[in-house]
Amino acid sequence: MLLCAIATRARLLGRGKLLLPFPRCKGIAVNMSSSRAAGKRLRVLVDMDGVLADFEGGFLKEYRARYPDEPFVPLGDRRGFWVSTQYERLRKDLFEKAVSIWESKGFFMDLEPLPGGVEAVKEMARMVDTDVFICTSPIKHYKHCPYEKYAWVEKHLGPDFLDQVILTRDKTLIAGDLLIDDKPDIQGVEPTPAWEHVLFTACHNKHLSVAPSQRRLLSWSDDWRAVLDSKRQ
Ligand SMILES: Cc1cn([C@H]2C[C@H](O)[C@@H](COP(=O)(O)O)O2)c(=O)[nH]c1=O
Ligand SMILES: [Mg+2]
Repeated sequence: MLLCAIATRARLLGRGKLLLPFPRCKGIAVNMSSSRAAGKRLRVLVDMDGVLADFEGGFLKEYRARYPDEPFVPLGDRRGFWVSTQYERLRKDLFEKAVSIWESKGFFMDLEPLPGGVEAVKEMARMVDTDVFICTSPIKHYKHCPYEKYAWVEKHLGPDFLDQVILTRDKTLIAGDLLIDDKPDIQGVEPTPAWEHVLFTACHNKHLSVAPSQRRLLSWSDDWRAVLDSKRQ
């Protein structure tokens, strides 16, 4: 109620900021960027590994360079989200070898952008009434990964985009209208996340049949604009 009263009396400033008109609150900006507060803004959460950054391709290239004599899984034979699990099935000790690749310095930083992803996210960010966030899970071996994820965003999307980065190991806690993500089952402590999960097609999930209610984005050449428009009020 109080917030409503404040919101009605406040003057809207630019992108979701309210400047309180009360003399004692002069100059205090309140962040009202949530779609609920702003009424009609669309909030899109975009995953990084497997959606913007080529985790699978980067992994295979590094793995083959480091372990040229070991068996490997061609991208066409990838099944299941976890690379480490599939390598472990190939031979038990390959689990650790796989993990050693993404725990290495430079792995996340050097991932190539997936075709069209960076351009799509930049375009989304320019759309009216649209907020876009990069929502990505860091590995628990935190020495390089969190830093490099920020550095990747700065390099490919620009320094202003650093404000849009959300690092979380539980995406169910993040509120948004859409989550574009290549992981088929996104679970966490929140049983009913706010977002609709749009499954981004990747080598490991392309064979899966999804529930009729679940939507797929086949690539960034697919009609992502229509998916966003379908969520606008
Ligand atoms: C395939 C695979 C991935 N990981 C890690 C690497 C990333 O930090 C996350 C995935 O993040 P996303 O936000 O869901 O894209 O998981 C891993 O630890 N083991 C694996 O096999
Ligand atoms: Mg992913």
